[in-house]
Amino acid sequence: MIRVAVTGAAGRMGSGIIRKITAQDDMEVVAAIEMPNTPLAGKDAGLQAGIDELGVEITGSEKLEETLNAAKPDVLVDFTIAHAAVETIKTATSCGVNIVVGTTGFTEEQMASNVKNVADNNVGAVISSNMAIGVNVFFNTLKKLAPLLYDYDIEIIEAHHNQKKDAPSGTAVTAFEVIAAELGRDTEEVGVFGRKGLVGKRTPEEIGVHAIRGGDIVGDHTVMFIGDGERLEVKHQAHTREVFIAGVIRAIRYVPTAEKGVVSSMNDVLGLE
Ligand SMILES: NC(=O)C1=CN([C@@H]2O[C@H](COP(=O)(O)OP(=O)(O)OC[C@H]3O[C@@H](n4cnc5c(N)ncnc54)[C@H](OP(=O)(O)O)[C@@H]3O)[C@@H](O)[C@H]2O)C=CC1
Ligand SMILES: O=C(O)C1=N[C@H](C(=O)O)C[C@H](O)C1
Repeated sequence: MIRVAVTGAAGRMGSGIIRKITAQDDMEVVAAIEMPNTPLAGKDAGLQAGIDELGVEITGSEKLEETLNAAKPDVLVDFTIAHAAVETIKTATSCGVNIVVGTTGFTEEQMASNVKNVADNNVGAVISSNMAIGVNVFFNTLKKLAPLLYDYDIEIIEAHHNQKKDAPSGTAVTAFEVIAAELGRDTEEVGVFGRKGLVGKRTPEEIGVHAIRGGDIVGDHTVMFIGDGERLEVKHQAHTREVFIAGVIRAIRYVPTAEKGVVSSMNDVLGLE
């Protein structure tokens, strides 16, 4: 059995992940962690997720190290918020626990700290802005299209539900980074995150990134390659969070056997490319 700890256990993703793990034969939830000093402390993680009692009490993340040492998970899964995830990754890796992280919104410095903690503690890790199979095929498609349409204007548009805290989405940022890397463009120079006012003519090199928020949109991402007289749009739409959760389950199975000390991608997990 793969023993799994889940941080953000009461969140949209965390609770769905707990439900899905519980339905698998080869893994079990052994710890469920929420906000520091959470009022949910002591509540059963299964009941909180809307399923049968699991016999696993929710704990606050102020007790993360103690919880991990007692529960001895093989893998910690984190879907929370960037600043909290950085601390969680530091603690989990120092306890020798492999990690699967879907949290988005990391700064470059925060991601560098995550990578260093994985390397210093020699654990397995999967960190990905989007765990859906379709989105990882979408990233690979962008890699192939960008060099073919290098002189088209490129704009990225994402749309998400009105509860999302970070913008642009992690997936839009990954799409931007993938395209910029393929075209040899410096991300610091070519990213235009929204436009307002007298911004001047569009430069050929810039890549626009735009965020829409509303209602219950699960997650839409469109990349537009716009030429004179035509445009090509590549679009992924998630209809349900189950597509992300299915990827998380595959990452949980993969990470105990992943190369230690490096961050693996969903391409590694899914055997894509
Ligand atoms: N990679 C992927 O495929 C996907 C990534 N995501 C990303 O996952 C993250 C979470 O999304 P979502 O589930 O919708 O968000 P939610 O807000 O529903 O869930 C986050 C949960 O984490 C809790 N939390 C906050 N801080 C801590 C902490 N220090 N320790 C433990 N728990 C904490 C929150 O508590 P409280 O509500 O009290 O603040 C909340 O219950 C986002 O960054 C999102 O972009 C989402 C979907 C797919
Ligand atoms: O917050 C979300 O909901 C999602 N976040 C991820 C992101 O920021 O890219 C992935 C997915 O689009 C849903």
